[in-house]
Amino acid sequence: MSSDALKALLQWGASFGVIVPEELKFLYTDLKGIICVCEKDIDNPSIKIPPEIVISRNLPMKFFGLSESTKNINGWLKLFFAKIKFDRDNDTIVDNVRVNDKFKPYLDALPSRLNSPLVWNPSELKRLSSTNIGNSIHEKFEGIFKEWFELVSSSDMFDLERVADDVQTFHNLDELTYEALYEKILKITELQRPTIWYSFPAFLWSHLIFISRAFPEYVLNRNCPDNSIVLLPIVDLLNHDYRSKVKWYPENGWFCYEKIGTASQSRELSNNYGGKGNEELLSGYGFVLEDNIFDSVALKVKLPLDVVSTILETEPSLKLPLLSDYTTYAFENKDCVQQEKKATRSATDYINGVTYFINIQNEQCLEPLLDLFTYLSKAEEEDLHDLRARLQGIQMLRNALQSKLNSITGPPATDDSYAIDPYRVYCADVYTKGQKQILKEALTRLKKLEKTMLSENKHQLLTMSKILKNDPAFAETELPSLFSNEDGEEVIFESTYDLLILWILLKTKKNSYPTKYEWVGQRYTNFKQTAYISDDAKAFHTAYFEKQDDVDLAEVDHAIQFVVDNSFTRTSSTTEETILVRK
Ligand SMILES: C[S@@+](CC[C@H](N)C(=O)[O-])C[C@H]1O[C@@H](n2cnc3c(N)ncnc32)[C@H](O)[C@@H]1O
Repeated sequence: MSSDALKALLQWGASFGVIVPEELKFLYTDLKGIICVCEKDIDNPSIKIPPEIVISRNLPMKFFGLSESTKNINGWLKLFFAKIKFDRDNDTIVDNVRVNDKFKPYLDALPSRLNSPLVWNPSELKRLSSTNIGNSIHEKFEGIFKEWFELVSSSDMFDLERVADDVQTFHNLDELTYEALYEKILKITELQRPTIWYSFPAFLWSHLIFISRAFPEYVLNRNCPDNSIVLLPIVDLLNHDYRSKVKWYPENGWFCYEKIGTASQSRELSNNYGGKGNEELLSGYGFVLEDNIFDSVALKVKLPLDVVSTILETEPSLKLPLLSDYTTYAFENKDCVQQEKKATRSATDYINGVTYFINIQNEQCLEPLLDLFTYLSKAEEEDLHDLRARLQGIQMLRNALQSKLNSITGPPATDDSYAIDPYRVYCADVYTKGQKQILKEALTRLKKLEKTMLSENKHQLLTMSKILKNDPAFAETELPSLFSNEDGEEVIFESTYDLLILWILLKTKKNSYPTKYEWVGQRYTNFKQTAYISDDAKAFHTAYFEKQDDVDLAEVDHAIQFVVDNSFTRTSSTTEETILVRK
């Protein structure tokens, strides 16, 4: 994109009557592409676009002869847009107008380089390999490819022989290396050199243009199909700033953008693409914001579908969000629409997992996650408010967040197979750093919450160190008696879990619970166990009671089940501590 193309675009806009206040100047910059700057202070500046230059579904509907009921009109619009960009041999005529000529100044002024990771080269993409974006790129790519294939195979207007290579790539996608895919497809998209307008590289380019600059049609037309999108030349030159207060409204068929308040001299006039984190900004728009208060980490929790069904039926207070509950793109894919329209949700809506977003600015964002992990940790007779289940839930969530944090590794050792664009490295670094920061902050909050709960409920908690302090007989005589044959060899317990089980077994056998811990004995006597003897019980019995005949396997199993149901295990980087909880 050059300054000349920008000048031509603005003249073209003016010829259609586009209204831009004279205080606004559009400039070409290396870092942000085109930007709009105010030359003087201006109150409530607005930009207005006439209907003649809106690129909407009307064009592909007329050109391809589609009806209102045609599926995926947004897909046809992307295909149409690829045609007016890449079909150099034939005009695209709608209502006797050569649409390719009409929109040429707009097409020429579109960015010459798109920075969505969907077209990063293999060395660049490695910078994202351990992140959500890196992990989901294949799936996203497959989705776009499938959309293209369904469109081009739905009509005999497309000669599939001419795009046979792309069709073959689509069918063999899982077998291809990323390097091969880059060479076959992405490079062509990146360099904007497709030779056939309905090839996949052409469609992918069009898709990237739409996800980085489309607007929802409903602003102009309340009766449009759900998620219908349009391109709005010139308004789409405004960059994103989440602080910018703006409104979009229709006026006699025109699209109007207005900044609310004063736009100051020498400052950039921005649009507001919505509260998006860096993951969404980078995936869709190819940029990141360093100080993004909307930055978030998406945590996908995969649950067996029968568990989801039970939650939907019996735990209405648990929030199971779908991606469509969060997405703020101008358009979403059709699966999201279907999910959104359903009055009630079913387990199959969660086939890809339940996605939660963690955002540091939102104090409450961990609560729905914590409720879910408490639910997953609770025993059948417990409810979501039980202290033990809650503490175990915190632990489980901490472990999940910690392992997500650990999985985000640093940048790979230098890889010079492909030239690396420093701007893309910068984007990858800001995004990755933000993900780690959010996870660390969430872990700190959970630790703090756990500490508060432990201190507020300490009278209900029984740790091994309390037992050793208040029940000296256990450590001095009862426990050593178990190992009397072992010639004074020191026995080391790696966790307090085994010790607690042994304590309960010995105290019950010898009927020697200290008065203050008699509640454990009572609960233990009333505790019902299942008939099945676990492998854990067998291993435990072999380890401690092989040479003793006064504690049998069923007793060991009973004690293990009791401890599992009545304790939670605190894990730190160096230790694991099992703590009994009085219910
Ligand atoms: C709707 S267009 C805005 C106009 C664009 N600058 C151009 O040259 O055409 C969206 C694209 O602008 C860029 N962009 C928007 N906001 C930005 C920001 N705050 N920082 C950096 N780049 C931004 C990104 O490349 C994004 O994909």
